[in-house]
Amino acid sequence: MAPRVLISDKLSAAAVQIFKDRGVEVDFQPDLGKDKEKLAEIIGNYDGLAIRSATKVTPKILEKATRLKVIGRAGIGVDNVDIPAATAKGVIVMNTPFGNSITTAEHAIAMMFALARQIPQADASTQAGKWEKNRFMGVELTAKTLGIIGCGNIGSIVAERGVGLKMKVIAYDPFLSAERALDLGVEKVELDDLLARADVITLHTPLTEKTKNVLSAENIAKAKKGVRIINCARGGLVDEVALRAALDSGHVAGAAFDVFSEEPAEANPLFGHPNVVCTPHLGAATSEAQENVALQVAEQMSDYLLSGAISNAVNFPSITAEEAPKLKPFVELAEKLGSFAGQLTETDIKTVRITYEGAVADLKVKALTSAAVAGLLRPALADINVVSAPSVAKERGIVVEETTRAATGDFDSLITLTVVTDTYERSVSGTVFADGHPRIVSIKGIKVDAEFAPSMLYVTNEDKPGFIGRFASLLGDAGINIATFALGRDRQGGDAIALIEVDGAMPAEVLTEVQSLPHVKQARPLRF
Ligand SMILES: NC(=O)C1=CN([C@@H]2O[C@H](COP(=O)(O)OP(=O)(O)OC[C@H]3O[C@@H](n4cnc5c(N)ncnc54)[C@H](O)[C@@H]3O)[C@@H](O)[C@H]2O)C=CC1
Ligand SMILES: O=C(O)C(=O)COP(=O)(O)O
Repeated sequence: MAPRVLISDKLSAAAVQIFKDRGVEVDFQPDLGKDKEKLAEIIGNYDGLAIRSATKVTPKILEKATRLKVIGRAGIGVDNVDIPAATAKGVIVMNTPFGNSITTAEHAIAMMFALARQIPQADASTQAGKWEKNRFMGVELTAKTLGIIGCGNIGSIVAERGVGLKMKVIAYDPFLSAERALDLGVEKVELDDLLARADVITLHTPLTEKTKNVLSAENIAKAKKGVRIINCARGGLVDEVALRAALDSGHVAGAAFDVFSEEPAEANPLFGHPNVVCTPHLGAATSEAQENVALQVAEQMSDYLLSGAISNAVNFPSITAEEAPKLKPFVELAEKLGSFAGQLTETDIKTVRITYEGAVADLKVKALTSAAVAGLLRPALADINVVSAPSVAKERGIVVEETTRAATGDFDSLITLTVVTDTYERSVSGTVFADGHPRIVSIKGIKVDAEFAPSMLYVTNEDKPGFIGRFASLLGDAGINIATFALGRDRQGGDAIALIEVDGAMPAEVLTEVQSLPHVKQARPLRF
């Protein structure tokens, strides 16, 4: 069945076409994002949800999203998506980190000129027939100091434009390297320094717990008198009430806002002030940017839904279209090794140790570790998946250790998963043969060679003559067909294990009989 995607915001029609071309069913409902109830009602029918900023993906929506695998943000900011809730639900959240950055930077520059020359106010006055040539005295930007808070993709483009305008550009960004600052022609400063020196401040950080209210009443008070403030990043970065007071007192000379703490902004403390310029979240609104982000998000979502390739996910490592098919059999192996250990583990797991040896160590092992942990915990949590597994493990206090190393033994690639509980440590190793099928090659250090099958039996026994015969006749008498039989032992007469594939399920009473055969220590059914 073709995957189904819902577009609940105003994405360019280019996205619809891409989905159709890729064989993904698409439902284009550009105004749905505003209607939470309706969205909650129908979200259960879709594998993908493509959005902009109008759709809020809350835990309530996610609760109803029983089929959802991916949320694609045609744009940059993902603060309208509850990422921890999406992750816990196993839903990939991806964005398009560059498609609208030039456009947004240009909007910030346009806002800077609008403020410096009061263009919107002068336009309204001129068109009202007033010809107020003396009212609109502006300021020249050349040689003024532009203070950038957040010098990432968009902030850097603004910085380059600022340098081009012959401004002195300073930036506050804890993650900006000295080399990058030098490349951009920007002076890296601390926030207080920026506040004290900037004639124009422009914000370009995401909205996070750390950046929320970065321009608080206190910080606005520290800013240079006559400063102009631009926010084309996110509402919530600036205390709008404090800014209004600072505009009223004349401490701040002007403010240009594209984003507001509540959107759509029908009322806002900044509205109505003569030195304020506002636009309705238009930062990304050019045909070029909208085409870019729509195409990209549709491609990325289709790739994921159709081939498992992951790009620009904010809650999972990237997997290229080239890597995805190489990774696939190892994902299956890791998940099955996890499942094997999970089905045999009764007590609380403290640590999971996963070692990748040989060629597999060069793949995206993070994804494999997630798959192993998902398999391990699935016996207890049916709807866990590779996306949610790391956060679920963390929540449960399970330590996940990952090691990669060169091949040491007989296999090109080997994955070993060790589960540590309060009372024991159990390891299982597996590989993928040339046929692409995963196999178990060792259990607790004992060599075996078995494929994973839908219905299996795991038996540990003392290595004594007669076990195989008695076991085979017991199953034969019960009408259970043995499909494959893999044996291993640590030494002659020592500990032995058997992995048996049977046709159909293993009835409980037969299992009890197996358990009571002489020399049998443990018999457990396994399903893969
Ligand atoms: N108005 C609009 O339509 C648009 C708004 N945006 C907003 O712009 C934001 C920035 O976008 P990009 O530049 O692409 O993101 P980015 O991730 O490339 O850059 C963000 C920068 O902020 C810095 N940062 C993080 N925490 C900080 C802190 N506490 N103090 C100072 N700097 C901090 C980071 O180090 C990074 O360099 C987006 O998150 C989005 O909210 C993006 C596109 C359109
Ligand atoms: O990309 C972003 O972060 C934006 O804020 C753009 O928002 P929009 O897609 O125009 O609703």
